[in-house]
Amino acid sequence: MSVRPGTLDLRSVTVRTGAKTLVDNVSISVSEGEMVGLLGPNGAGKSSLLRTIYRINRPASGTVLVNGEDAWRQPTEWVARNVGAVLQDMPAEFPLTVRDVVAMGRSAHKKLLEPDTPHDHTLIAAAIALLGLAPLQDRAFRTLSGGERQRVLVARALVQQPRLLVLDEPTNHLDIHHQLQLLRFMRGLEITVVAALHDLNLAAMFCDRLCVLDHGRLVAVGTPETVLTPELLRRVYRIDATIARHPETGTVWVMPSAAPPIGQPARAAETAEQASGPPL
Ligand SMILES: Nc1ncnc2c1ncn2[C@@H]1O[C@H](COP(=O)(O)OP(=O)(O)OP(=O)(O)O)[C@@H](O)[C@H]1O
Repeated sequence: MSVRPGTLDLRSVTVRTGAKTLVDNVSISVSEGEMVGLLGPNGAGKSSLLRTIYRINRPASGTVLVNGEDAWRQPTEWVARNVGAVLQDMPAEFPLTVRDVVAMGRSAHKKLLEPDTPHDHTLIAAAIALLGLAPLQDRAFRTLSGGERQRVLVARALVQQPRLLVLDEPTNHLDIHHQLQLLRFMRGLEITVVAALHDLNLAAMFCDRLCVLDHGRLVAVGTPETVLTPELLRRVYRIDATIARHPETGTVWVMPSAAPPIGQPARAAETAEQASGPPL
């Protein structure tokens, strides 16, 4: 189910809501077939940026170019055909079967109520098989576990045959087996992927490049080796960490220190405990 991968060019993108700036003058260029991890602490602006690429949050200024076209000047169907997404707030209460939800991904390529073609059926069956959903395909979507739902939404995005896939914490709800399986799978797809990730080690293992947001600003871009430094982790995530290498893959491996960084108690409760002694 491969298509020619797309490119993504974010040029000075700023996103605001009211007086609050969620994304501040961010520029990132993603090449065809690249897998880019979007990192940053809670509230850094990752989801807001992904929602701007997928035409949900209109940028206050700047441009989102997908395959060289200004996504915000294209019809919504154009975006649906070119950009696939698994975002945080996908509705979970579809009164539909797993297969129906996956098939919805084909709607971007069809007219309203147009029946599925043999080509559609082939793509749907392939995505169901790839995501290991065959035993679940007749189940009601709303009865699935969080991780199972996540895999269905990924399958739905894939049958869209997008050239660019944006994923907001795609490994959310997945156990470690399925996290690895999904990221390996994304890596093997011949499309461009931009994924917000919280697991730094999985990001380092699977992404070509990492972009780090902090308070809406892009503070680092580069290979995992150049980005995941003790200095950046301390500054952005407020942790002390040792950087090692994965013995098998050779990719960088972040080992956070259990102790809070100097001058930064991990939790207010710990400070209180230190002051008054342990509770009886
Ligand atoms: N509609 C909104 N109105 C007001 N503030 C918002 C709105 N949407 C997002 N924000 C705020 O913007 C900031 C960035 O949010 P965003 O969801 O983009 O961060 P994130 O990096 O994806 O965080 P997380 O890792 O916690 O998912 C946060 O402070 C959030 O509270």
